[in-house]
Amino acid sequence: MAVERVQTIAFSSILVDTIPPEFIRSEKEQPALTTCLGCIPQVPTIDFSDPDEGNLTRLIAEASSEWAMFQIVNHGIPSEVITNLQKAGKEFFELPQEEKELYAKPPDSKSIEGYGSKLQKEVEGKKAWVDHLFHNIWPPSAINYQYWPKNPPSYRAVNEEYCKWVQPVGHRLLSLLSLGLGLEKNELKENVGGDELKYLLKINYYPPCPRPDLALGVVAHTDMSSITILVPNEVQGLQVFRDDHWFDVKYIPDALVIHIGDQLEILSNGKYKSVLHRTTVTKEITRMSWPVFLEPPSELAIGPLPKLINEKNPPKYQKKKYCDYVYCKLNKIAQ
Ligand SMILES: O=C(O)CCC(=O)C(=O)O
Ligand SMILES: [Fe+2]
Repeated sequence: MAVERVQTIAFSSILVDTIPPEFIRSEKEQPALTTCLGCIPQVPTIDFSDPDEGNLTRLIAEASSEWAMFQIVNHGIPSEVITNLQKAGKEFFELPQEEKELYAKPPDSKSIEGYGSKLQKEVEGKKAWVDHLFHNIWPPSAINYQYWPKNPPSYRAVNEEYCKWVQPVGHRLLSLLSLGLGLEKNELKENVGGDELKYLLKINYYPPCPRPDLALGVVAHTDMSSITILVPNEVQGLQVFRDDHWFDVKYIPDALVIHIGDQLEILSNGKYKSVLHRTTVTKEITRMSWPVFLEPPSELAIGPLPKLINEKNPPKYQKKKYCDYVYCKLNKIAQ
Protein backbone atom coordinates (compact mmCIF):
# COMPACT_ATOMS: atom_id res chain seq x y z
CA MET A 1 0.00 0.00 0.00
CA ALA A 2 1.32 3.44 -0.92
CA VAL A 3 2.30 5.63 2.01
CA GLU A 4 0.49 8.93 2.11
CA ARG A 5 2.96 11.80 2.14
CA VAL A 6 2.42 14.93 4.24
CA GLN A 7 3.13 17.03 1.16
CA THR A 8 0.14 15.41 -0.61
CA ILE A 9 -2.13 15.92 2.40
CA ALA A 10 -1.00 19.54 2.68
CA PHE A 11 -1.71 20.14 -0.98
CA SER A 12 -5.23 18.78 -0.68
CA SER A 13 -5.89 20.85 2.48
CA ILE A 14 -4.94 24.21 0.94
CA LEU A 15 -8.47 25.57 0.93
CA VAL A 16 -9.69 24.11 4.19
CA ASP A 17 -9.14 25.06 7.77
CA THR A 18 -8.75 21.57 9.20
CA ILE A 19 -6.15 18.82 9.35
CA PRO A 20 -6.68 15.07 9.68
CA PRO A 21 -7.17 14.10 13.36
CA GLU A 22 -3.96 12.03 13.47
CA PHE A 23 -1.99 15.27 13.14
CA ILE A 24 -3.77 17.02 16.02
CA ARG A 25 -1.52 16.98 19.07
CA SER A 26 -2.70 16.56 22.65
CA GLU A 27 -2.95 19.76 24.68
CA LYS A 28 0.37 18.90 26.34
CA GLU A 29 2.07 19.21 22.97
CA GLN A 30 0.11 21.77 20.94
CA PRO A 31 2.53 24.57 20.07
CA ALA A 32 -0.07 27.29 20.60
CA LEU A 33 -0.50 26.16 24.22
CA THR A 34 3.08 25.20 25.06
CA THR A 35 5.36 27.82 23.48
CA CYS A 36 6.87 30.34 25.87
CA LEU A 37 6.36 33.85 24.54
CA GLY A 38 7.52 37.18 25.93
CA CYS A 39 10.99 37.54 27.32
CA ILE A 40 12.87 34.87 25.40
CA PRO A 41 16.36 33.77 26.45
CA GLN A 42 18.50 33.21 23.37
CA VAL A 43 20.53 30.18 22.44
CA PRO A 44 24.18 31.32 22.33
CA THR A 45 25.54 32.51 18.98
CA ILE A 46 29.27 31.88 18.68
CA ASP A 47 31.73 33.48 16.26
CA PHE A 48 33.60 30.50 14.83
CA SER A 49 36.33 32.73 13.43
CA ASP A 50 37.46 33.85 16.90
CA PRO A 51 41.29 33.48 16.79
CA ASP A 52 41.39 32.99 20.56
CA GLU A 53 41.02 29.21 20.77
CA GLY A 54 40.79 29.25 24.56
CA ASN A 55 37.87 31.62 24.44
CA LEU A 56 36.13 29.64 21.71
CA THR A 57 36.57 26.40 23.65
CA ARG A 58 35.09 27.97 26.78
CA LEU A 59 32.08 29.43 24.93
CA ILE A 60 31.34 26.13 23.18
CA ALA A 61 31.75 24.06 26.33
CA GLU A 62 29.48 26.40 28.30
CA ALA A 63 26.82 26.37 25.60
CA SER A 64 27.02 22.57 25.35
CA SER A 65 26.50 22.07 29.09
CA GLU A 66 23.90 24.78 29.60
CA TRP A 67 21.88 24.92 26.38
CA ALA A 68 22.99 21.68 24.74
CA MET A 69 22.96 23.64 21.50
CA PHE A 70 24.31 26.81 19.93
CA GLN A 71 24.56 28.58 16.61
CA ILE A 72 27.80 29.41 14.84
CA VAL A 73 28.47 32.33 12.52
CA ASN A 74 31.58 32.92 10.37
CA HIS A 75 31.95 29.15 10.05
CA GLY A 76 33.78 29.38 6.73
CA ILE A 77 31.26 27.63 4.47
CA PRO A 78 30.63 30.02 1.54
CA SER A 79 26.99 31.13 1.40
CA GLU A 80 26.83 30.05 -2.22
CA VAL A 81 27.57 26.45 -1.23
CA ILE A 82 24.68 26.57 1.25
CA THR A 83 22.29 28.28 -1.15
CA ASN A 84 23.02 25.65 -3.80
CA LEU A 85 22.39 22.85 -1.31
CA GLN A 86 19.07 24.42 -0.34
CA LYS A 87 18.02 25.03 -3.92
CA ALA A 88 18.74 21.45 -5.02
CA GLY A 89 16.88 19.99 -2.01
CA LYS A 90 13.88 22.24 -2.63
CA GLU A 91 13.80 21.27 -6.29
CA PHE A 92 13.80 17.59 -5.36
CA PHE A 93 10.78 18.02 -3.09
CA GLU A 94 9.00 19.95 -5.84
CA LEU A 95 9.32 17.05 -8.31
CA PRO A 96 6.17 15.09 -9.18
CA GLN A 97 5.25 12.66 -6.41
CA GLU A 98 5.92 9.55 -8.58
CA GLU A 99 9.47 10.67 -9.13
CA LYS A 100 10.13 11.24 -5.43
CA GLU A 101 8.72 7.79 -4.68
CA LEU A 102 11.58 6.27 -6.71
CA TYR A 103 13.76 7.10 -3.71
CA ALA A 104 11.34 5.81 -1.05
CA LYS A 105 12.93 3.86 1.77
CA PRO A 106 12.02 0.19 1.17
CA PRO A 107 9.74 -0.96 4.04
CA ASP A 108 12.05 -3.87 4.93
CA SER A 109 15.31 -1.92 4.66
CA LYS A 110 17.53 -1.95 7.75
CA SER A 111 19.06 1.38 6.79
CA ILE A 112 17.40 4.68 7.51
CA GLU A 113 18.25 5.98 4.02
CA GLY A 114 15.61 7.08 1.54
CA TYR A 115 12.54 9.25 1.11
CA GLY A 116 9.93 8.86 3.83
CA SER A 117 7.37 10.29 6.16
CA LYS A 118 7.66 8.55 9.48
CA LEU A 119 10.66 7.55 11.48
CA GLN A 120 9.71 6.60 15.01
CA LYS A 121 6.78 4.86 16.58
CA GLU A 122 4.82 7.82 17.79
CA VAL A 123 3.01 8.15 21.07
CA GLU A 124 -0.76 7.75 20.64
CA GLY A 125 -0.30 7.03 16.90
CA LYS A 126 0.11 10.74 16.09
CA LYS A 127 1.80 11.85 12.90
CA ALA A 128 4.36 14.54 12.27
CA TRP A 129 3.76 17.27 9.66
CA VAL A 130 6.97 16.58 7.75
CA ASP A 131 8.43 14.43 4.96
CA HIS A 132 12.14 13.69 4.70
CA LEU A 133 15.00 12.29 2.65
CA PHE A 134 17.98 10.63 4.30
CA HIS A 135 21.29 9.64 2.71
CA ASN A 136 24.88 9.32 3.83
CA ILE A 137 27.35 11.82 2.43
CA TRP A 138 30.58 10.50 4.03
CA PRO A 139 32.68 8.33 4.12
CA PRO A 140 32.63 7.12 0.50
CA SER A 141 32.22 3.49 1.66
CA ALA A 142 28.91 4.46 3.34
CA ILE A 143 27.45 6.24 0.32
CA ASN A 144 24.59 4.60 -1.54
CA TYR A 145 23.86 6.71 -4.61
CA GLN A 146 20.55 4.91 -5.04
CA TYR A 147 19.17 7.42 -2.52
CA TRP A 148 20.72 10.53 -4.06
CA PRO A 149 18.18 12.20 -6.35
CA LYS A 150 19.11 12.32 -10.05
CA ASN A 151 17.00 15.45 -10.35
CA PRO A 152 17.76 18.26 -10.25
CA PRO A 153 20.89 17.26 -12.21
CA SER A 154 23.05 19.44 -9.95
CA TYR A 155 21.99 17.47 -6.84
CA ARG A 156 25.07 15.24 -6.58
CA ALA A 157 27.64 17.95 -7.27
CA VAL A 158 26.20 20.45 -4.78
CA ASN A 159 25.87 17.82 -2.06
CA GLU A 160 29.45 16.68 -2.61
CA GLU A 161 30.57 20.28 -2.42
CA TYR A 162 28.67 20.86 0.83
CA CYS A 163 30.16 17.65 2.24
CA LYS A 164 33.66 18.94 1.50
CA TRP A 165 32.99 22.14 3.45
CA VAL A 166 31.00 20.75 6.34
CA GLN A 167 33.64 18.18 7.32
CA PRO A 168 36.27 20.66 8.54
CA VAL A 169 33.54 22.37 10.58
CA GLY A 170 32.61 19.01 12.11
CA HIS A 171 36.23 18.18 12.93
CA ARG A 172 36.89 21.59 14.44
CA LEU A 173 33.75 21.37 16.57
CA LEU A 174 34.76 17.95 17.84
CA SER A 175 38.25 19.17 18.71
CA LEU A 176 36.97 22.23 20.55
CA LEU A 177 34.42 20.06 22.38
CA SER A 178 37.26 17.67 23.23
CA LEU A 179 39.41 20.49 24.66
CA GLY A 180 36.35 21.67 26.57
CA LEU A 181 36.30 18.34 28.41
CA GLY A 182 39.98 18.70 29.30
CA LEU A 183 40.98 16.06 26.71
CA GLU A 184 43.44 16.17 23.84
CA LYS A 185 42.14 17.78 20.66
CA ASN A 186 41.62 14.58 18.71
CA GLU A 187 40.33 12.35 21.52
CA LEU A 188 36.63 12.92 21.03
CA LYS A 189 36.81 12.37 17.29
CA GLU A 190 38.79 9.14 17.78
CA ASN A 191 36.13 7.92 20.18
CA VAL A 192 33.26 8.53 17.77
CA GLY A 193 34.87 6.57 14.97
CA GLY A 194 37.86 8.62 13.75
CA ASP A 195 37.99 8.41 9.96
CA GLU A 196 34.95 6.16 9.95
CA LEU A 197 32.72 8.80 11.48
CA LYS A 198 29.62 8.93 9.30
CA TYR A 199 27.96 12.06 7.96
CA LEU A 200 24.26 11.36 7.46
CA LEU A 201 22.30 14.09 5.70
CA LYS A 202 18.58 14.52 6.23
CA ILE A 203 16.36 16.97 4.42
CA ASN A 204 13.17 17.90 6.27
CA TYR A 205 10.29 19.26 4.22
CA TYR A 206 7.51 20.87 6.27
CA PRO A 207 4.69 21.90 3.91
CA PRO A 208 2.27 24.71 4.85
CA CYS A 209 -0.22 23.53 7.44
CA PRO A 210 -3.79 24.90 7.81
CA ARG A 211 -3.60 24.49 11.63
CA PRO A 212 -0.04 25.22 12.79
CA ASP A 213 -1.45 25.83 16.27
CA LEU A 214 -2.42 22.14 16.58
CA ALA A 215 0.26 20.23 14.67
CA LEU A 216 4.00 19.69 15.09
CA GLY A 217 6.78 19.08 12.57
CA VAL A 218 9.30 16.77 14.21
CA VAL A 219 8.13 15.96 17.74
CA ALA A 220 10.21 16.48 20.86
CA HIS A 221 13.38 14.38 20.64
CA THR A 222 17.10 14.38 21.15
CA ASP A 223 19.37 13.44 18.24
CA MET A 224 21.14 10.08 18.49
CA SER A 225 24.28 11.44 16.81
CA SER A 226 27.47 12.75 18.40
CA ILE A 227 26.71 16.23 17.11
CA THR A 228 24.36 17.55 14.44
CA ILE A 229 25.16 20.44 12.10
CA LEU A 230 21.98 21.95 10.70
CA VAL A 231 21.23 24.39 7.91
CA PRO A 232 17.69 25.83 8.15
CA ASN A 233 15.83 27.83 5.53
CA GLU A 234 14.63 31.31 6.49
CA VAL A 235 11.38 30.12 8.06
CA GLN A 236 11.23 30.15 11.87
CA GLY A 237 10.30 26.82 13.43
CA LEU A 238 12.97 25.18 15.59
CA GLN A 239 12.22 25.11 19.33
CA VAL A 240 14.38 24.08 22.27
CA PHE A 241 13.25 22.85 25.69
CA ARG A 242 14.91 24.56 28.62
CA ASP A 243 13.87 25.20 32.24
CA ASP A 244 10.57 23.40 31.61
CA HIS A 245 9.60 25.60 28.67
CA TRP A 246 9.67 25.51 24.87
CA PHE A 247 11.50 28.47 23.30
CA ASP A 248 11.83 29.52 19.67
CA VAL A 249 15.40 29.34 18.38
CA LYS A 250 15.83 32.55 16.46
CA TYR A 251 16.64 32.14 12.78
CA ILE A 252 19.98 33.87 12.09
CA PRO A 253 20.88 34.26 8.41
CA ASP A 254 23.98 32.24 7.44
CA ALA A 255 24.33 30.62 10.86
CA LEU A 256 24.67 26.87 11.38
CA VAL A 257 22.70 25.33 14.23
CA ILE A 258 24.69 22.84 16.30
CA HIS A 259 22.96 20.21 18.44
CA ILE A 260 24.74 18.11 21.01
CA GLY A 261 23.52 14.55 20.44
CA ASP A 262 23.08 11.54 22.74
CA GLN A 263 26.51 10.00 22.01
CA LEU A 264 28.30 13.11 23.22
CA GLU A 265 26.21 13.24 26.37
CA ILE A 266 27.20 9.60 26.99
CA LEU A 267 30.92 10.03 26.19
CA SER A 268 31.14 13.12 28.38
CA ASN A 269 29.26 11.29 31.16
CA GLY A 270 26.64 14.02 31.19
CA LYS A 271 28.89 17.08 31.20
CA TYR A 272 27.49 17.96 27.81
CA LYS A 273 23.77 17.43 27.43
CA SER A 274 21.90 16.30 24.34
CA VAL A 275 19.32 18.85 23.36
CA LEU A 276 15.57 18.27 23.52
CA HIS A 277 14.05 20.00 20.52
CA ARG A 278 11.04 19.97 18.21
CA THR A 279 9.72 21.97 15.25
CA THR A 280 6.57 23.93 14.57
CA VAL A 281 5.04 24.52 11.15
CA THR A 282 3.47 27.54 9.48
CA LYS A 283 0.28 28.29 7.64
CA GLU A 284 1.52 29.73 4.39
CA ILE A 285 5.12 28.83 3.80
CA THR A 286 7.19 25.72 3.48
CA ARG A 287 9.93 25.27 6.03
CA MET A 288 12.94 23.11 5.21
CA SER A 289 16.07 22.09 7.05
CA TRP A 290 19.24 20.11 6.29
CA PRO A 291 20.66 18.49 9.42
CA VAL A 292 23.85 16.43 9.07
CA PHE A 293 24.18 13.85 11.85
CA LEU A 294 27.77 12.91 12.74
CA GLU A 295 27.30 9.26 13.62
CA PRO A 296 29.66 6.63 14.99
CA PRO A 297 30.10 3.45 12.91
CA SER A 298 27.33 1.04 13.87
CA GLU A 299 29.57 -1.55 15.55
CA LEU A 300 31.43 0.95 17.72
CA ALA A 301 30.60 0.69 21.42
CA ILE A 302 30.10 4.06 23.11
CA GLY A 303 30.23 4.65 26.84
CA PRO A 304 31.52 7.32 29.23
CA LEU A 305 35.19 8.02 28.50
CA PRO A 306 37.35 6.34 31.18
CA LYS A 307 39.34 9.58 31.67
CA LEU A 308 36.15 11.40 32.65
CA ILE A 309 34.97 9.01 35.34
CA ASN A 310 36.20 8.44 38.84
CA GLU A 311 34.87 7.64 42.30
CA LYS A 312 33.18 11.00 42.64
CA ASN A 313 31.84 10.90 39.11
CA PRO A 314 30.81 7.29 38.40
CA PRO A 315 29.53 6.29 34.94
CA LYS A 316 25.96 7.39 34.40
CA TYR A 317 25.42 5.54 31.13
CA GLN A 318 25.84 1.99 29.90
CA LYS A 319 28.34 1.23 27.19
CA LYS A 320 26.51 0.14 24.05
CA LYS A 321 27.14 -0.50 20.38
CA TYR A 322 25.77 2.40 18.37
CA CYS A 323 23.49 0.10 16.31
CA ASP A 324 21.96 -1.31 19.51
CA TYR A 325 21.48 2.19 20.86
CA VAL A 326 19.65 3.21 17.69
CA TYR A 327 17.49 0.08 17.71
CA CYS A 328 16.40 0.66 21.30
CA LYS A 329 15.71 4.33 20.75
CA LEU A 330 13.66 3.86 17.57
CA ASN A 331 11.64 1.11 19.21
CA LYS A 332 11.29 3.00 22.47
CA ILE A 333 13.07 0.34 24.52
CA ALA A 334 14.54 1.70 27.77
CA GLN A 335 18.34 2.18 27.52
O1 LIG B 1 14.07 21.24 11.24
C1 LIG B 1 14.75 21.50 12.21
O2 LIG B 1 15.15 22.62 12.49
C2 LIG B 1 15.13 20.39 13.18
C3 LIG B 1 15.03 19.00 12.59
C4 LIG B 1 15.40 17.94 13.54
O3 LIG B 1 15.48 18.15 14.71
C5 LIG B 1 15.71 16.58 13.06
O4 LIG B 1 15.43 16.28 11.89
O5 LIG B 1 16.25 15.79 13.86
FE1 LIG C 1 16.70 16.66 15.70
